Amino acid sequence: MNILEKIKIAEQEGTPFVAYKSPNVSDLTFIGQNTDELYLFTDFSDSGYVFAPFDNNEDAYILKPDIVCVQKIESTPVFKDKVDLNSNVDENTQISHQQKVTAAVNTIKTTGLSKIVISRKEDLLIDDFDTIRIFNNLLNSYINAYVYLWYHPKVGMWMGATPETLLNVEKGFFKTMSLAGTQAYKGDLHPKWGAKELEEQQMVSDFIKQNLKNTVNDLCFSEVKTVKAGTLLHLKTKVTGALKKDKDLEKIIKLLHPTPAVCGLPKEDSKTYILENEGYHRSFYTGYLGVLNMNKKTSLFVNLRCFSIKNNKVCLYVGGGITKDSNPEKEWLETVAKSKTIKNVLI
Ligand SMILES: C=C(O[C@H]1C=CC=C(C(=O)O)[C@@H]1O)C(=O)O
Repeated sequence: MNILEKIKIAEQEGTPFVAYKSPNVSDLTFIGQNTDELYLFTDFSDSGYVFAPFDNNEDAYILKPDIVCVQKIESTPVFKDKVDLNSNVDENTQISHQQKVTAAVNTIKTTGLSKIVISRKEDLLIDDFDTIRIFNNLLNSYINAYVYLWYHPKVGMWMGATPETLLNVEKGFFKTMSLAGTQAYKGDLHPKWGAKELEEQQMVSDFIKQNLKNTVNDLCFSEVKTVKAGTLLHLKTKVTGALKKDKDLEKIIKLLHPTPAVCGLPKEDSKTYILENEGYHRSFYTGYLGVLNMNKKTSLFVNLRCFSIKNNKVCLYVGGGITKDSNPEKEWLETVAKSKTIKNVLI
């Protein structure tokens, strides 16, 4: 039985599972749990598939890997840019988002905060939502992303194609990244970046340096590069290093999450600002997910470009980093462009 058939059966029977594909590999992995028990994730020496929310005061879960199978898939890139950027733009949603951006810019200018990530959610009704078809679309559209489908009958179903690694650890060495700044891809992989985007991404790199320098060895930063994520471009710095001891995994995850790519700076103040002012519940968007201590590897990603599904209702989540130089209309358009990366696989 192939993995897509396993997904269909697990969904019908209501048993928890996740299927995922790491960036630029052809292995699709399925992890299934035998019972519908909902296990809380509290112990970082545990082994399984972690699904954690943005707010670490809320419950995070771990799937027990009772069934694990891996299958090679042929991903034929079939990316089609089907959604018109100007379609489905709701005026009230735009006004409300721009007001939140303006308020965040004012807060940044008058307090010690230097960056706040402001996001929003969008509900869509999809007739006869076909899990397999949409997951296949995601797999074929975003070859260099971490593509996943996660389901637990007591929590719900989530899917996404994220460009952002939170943490990879193997044999004592780790990799993370500083990813921020967005512009539309217009055929040029070496475009000019504005000062706002360069500063916004540098803030993420500085945060990683500040937080990890005393906890790890051999902390190294690559040069900043432009990377493509669907129809978007981001700025990325690769970060590598060595753990001082195995049990530092918990410490490092807690130091990194939520990074300023999805929260802000300083971390706790921006998080408080978001929880008080964003006006909706982020849930697992901007949380993290992935395998923990399986085959001596941990591979966690930040939950971006994602959506939850309940019956035929899809709820998608998008945001962007706000600094003192943010322009509210440009920030709105950035969220519209990000929502397009999701809508393109839904239709
Ligand atoms: C918060 C999101 O993106 C983050 C990752 C890359 C670029 C970002 C930006 O340009 O603002 C965000 O920091 C999102 O996609 O919802």
